[in-house]
Amino acid sequence: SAEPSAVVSAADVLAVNGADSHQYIDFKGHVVRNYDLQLEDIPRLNHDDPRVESMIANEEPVVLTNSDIIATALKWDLNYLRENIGPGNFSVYSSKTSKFMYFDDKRAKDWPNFVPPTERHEMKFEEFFERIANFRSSDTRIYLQQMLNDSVGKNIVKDFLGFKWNWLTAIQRKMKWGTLTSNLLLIGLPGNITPVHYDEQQNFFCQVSGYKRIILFHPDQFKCLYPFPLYHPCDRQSQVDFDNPDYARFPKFKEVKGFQAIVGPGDVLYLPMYWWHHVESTINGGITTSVNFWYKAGPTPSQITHPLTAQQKVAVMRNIERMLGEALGDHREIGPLLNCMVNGRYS
Ligand SMILES: C[C@@H](CC(=O)O)C(=O)C(=O)O
Ligand SMILES: [Zn+2]
Repeated sequence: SAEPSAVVSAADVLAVNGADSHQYIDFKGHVVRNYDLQLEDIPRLNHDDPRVESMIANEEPVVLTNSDIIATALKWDLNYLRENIGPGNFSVYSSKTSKFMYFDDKRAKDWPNFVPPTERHEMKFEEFFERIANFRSSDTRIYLQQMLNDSVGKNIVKDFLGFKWNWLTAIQRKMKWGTLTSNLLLIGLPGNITPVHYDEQQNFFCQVSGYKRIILFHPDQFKCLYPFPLYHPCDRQSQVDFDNPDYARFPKFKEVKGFQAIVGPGDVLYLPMYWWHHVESTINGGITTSVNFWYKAGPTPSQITHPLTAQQKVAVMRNIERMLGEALGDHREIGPLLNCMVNGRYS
């Protein structure tokens, strides 16, 4: 993490975050939370740098600068969106804290003492606009997260069609990725956090306005990040609270090694499938708007070579948990059976 001397004044933070007990640092001019983590910088390359394609082919994260992949969206400020985004409903999450951890509400019913970390509200953009415009640090935080669909206005469609689809489609084909499944529009408050998790899709994460600090971990850090069980509503999310790590339960978190990047307007982060990421809107960067591009993985290669990659091992672990849940008929029996298999035999 950055030098303690870079700790910013509490006044800066209180102005945005209210009574907030976390320490913040100034990281390259961006005020972000101070975590006790070993983080290296993610490379930043011009989008037409010849090294970019080989990094994507090797599933290495890289920030593409001056990419103009989503140049037509750089005018998407709240007023423009309010005028053009259309009459549809938007999913807006609310949280009592700064954290917006994703959870699968279809699974919540199978976990009796599960407490949903956020609430989802459907609202018109106008209402979201008013809430953001009048937000006070004592209010419940909100985060718009909506898949772009055909209910958007014609100017947004025009902007969307203006994305650099020839570049995107060429990469999708070269990397043998699957279909583009969705584009998520994200509009958040300074200080909003999406806690660390991994996704099973390739992702071009495009920053439109404001700044986000993204902390990433290689899939081989799985043993340090202790994801919830597969059948838990927070499958793929880490159980470790970065602001208050429980080292007794999660001792290997002390060894975790990661990377970080700041993305600002026009930056595109290639976020490889299975890479863990923690995303936070900087305290001093204003409202953040992002658009992501999620692509399904390509077909499993016909020839599997050994040793397996970390990504393949995560996929194997997921298949074992999924299969055991089906075979046992009750996800609560998975832990005891795996412990019986491993304790004193493989550990
Ligand atoms: C939603 C996003 C995080 C954020 O921007 O808050 C993310 O996790 C992703 O694009 O995979
Ligand atoms: Zn994600």
